[in-house]
Amino acid sequence: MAADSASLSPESLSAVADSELDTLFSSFAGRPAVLLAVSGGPDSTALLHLAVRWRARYPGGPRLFAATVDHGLRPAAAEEAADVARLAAQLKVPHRTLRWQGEKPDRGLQEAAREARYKLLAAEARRVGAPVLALAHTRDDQAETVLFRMARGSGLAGLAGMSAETARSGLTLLRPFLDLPKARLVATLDAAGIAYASDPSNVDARFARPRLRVLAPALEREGLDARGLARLARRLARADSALEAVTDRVEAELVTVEKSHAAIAAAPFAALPEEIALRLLGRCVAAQGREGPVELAKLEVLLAALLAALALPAAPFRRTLAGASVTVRRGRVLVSTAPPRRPIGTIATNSSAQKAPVLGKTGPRT
Ligand SMILES: Nc1ncnc2c1ncn2[C@@H]1O[C@H](COP(=O)(O)OP(=O)(O)OP(=O)(O)O)[C@@H](O)[C@H]1O
Repeated sequence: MAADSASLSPESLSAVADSELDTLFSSFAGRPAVLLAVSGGPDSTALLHLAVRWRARYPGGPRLFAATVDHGLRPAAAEEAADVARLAAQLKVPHRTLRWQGEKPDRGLQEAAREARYKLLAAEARRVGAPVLALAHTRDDQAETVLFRMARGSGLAGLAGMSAETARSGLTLLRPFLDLPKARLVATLDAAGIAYASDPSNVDARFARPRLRVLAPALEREGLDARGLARLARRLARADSALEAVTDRVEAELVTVEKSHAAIAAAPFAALPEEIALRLLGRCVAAQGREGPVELAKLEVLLAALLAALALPAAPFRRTLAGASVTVRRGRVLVSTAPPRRPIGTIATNSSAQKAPVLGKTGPRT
């Protein structure tokens, strides 16, 4: 959230002290190399500055690299990337500017830019031999993510927000500032006399996140502040991981994966707490359907229909969802790959279903 909407408590205004660095960067320790994603905005400029300050205390610490993505969407972006390059050179951190060359869609531009940015950064991490990519999301970003997902009707996994550490296609994403207010990063840069850019898309009312950001001061006055929302995310993340662990066990007990399908023992499945049954069914549908994340609301409808059918003796049942077919046969729920829905020659689009709320291990949290 923008600095002007952040809380004005003394905690949120103080610069980050050296004594805080070990805790902040504990996830960097023991890594051979870290690529810092630096846009040139305040948060990631502070990531560069503070990571270097932390690293200076540990001669054998990870090698630091930095990269900036120029999406080619704003004329000022090239100059901002050059500013980051200059700062990185001063700090003796090898830096590269990566350019998004691909097609720029009219719709879903932010999403496409984010996807392209991640791919470019992941490739750069591989190039420099860094198994870790560090992002500068703050507590304010976490709060905004929770609000954004609430508005989209996300389930528990989505409301748990971003993780401080995520594994993604062979790369570890670290977010060392997830508990830190943005205003403290701004105060840190001001205290160190380091300039930073401000991104106009952060206030562009065409995008949902900036619109939510405008609401932040009013929500804060009602007690719905970044600290509280981030705390909620942490608590929900804890509950979500407990539920995932229980689902792991139940899956091991009730699911058999056979050549053409996954089979779930129907009677114990029907007796499960609904949330666990939902997660288990979601995992089977995602694994057999292979269409990516399963939309939570559709999964809920499927589960309700399935439980209703299981309550009746020998009721026929066949439904499809996300490329998986679900049937009931001889006391087992069978989940298999559904025959293709579209006639040959039809091009599958990246449908909105993929952007709707999804559940736990069935795909990325939204
Ligand atoms: N142009 C860029 N070049 C390098 N890193 C970037 C760039 N833009 C964003 N980042 C990195 O990603 C972090 C999050 O940025 P921001 O909040 O603007 O993106 P977002 O699209 O909202 O993020 P997310 O992809 O997690 O939703 C930044 O703190 C920074 O570390």
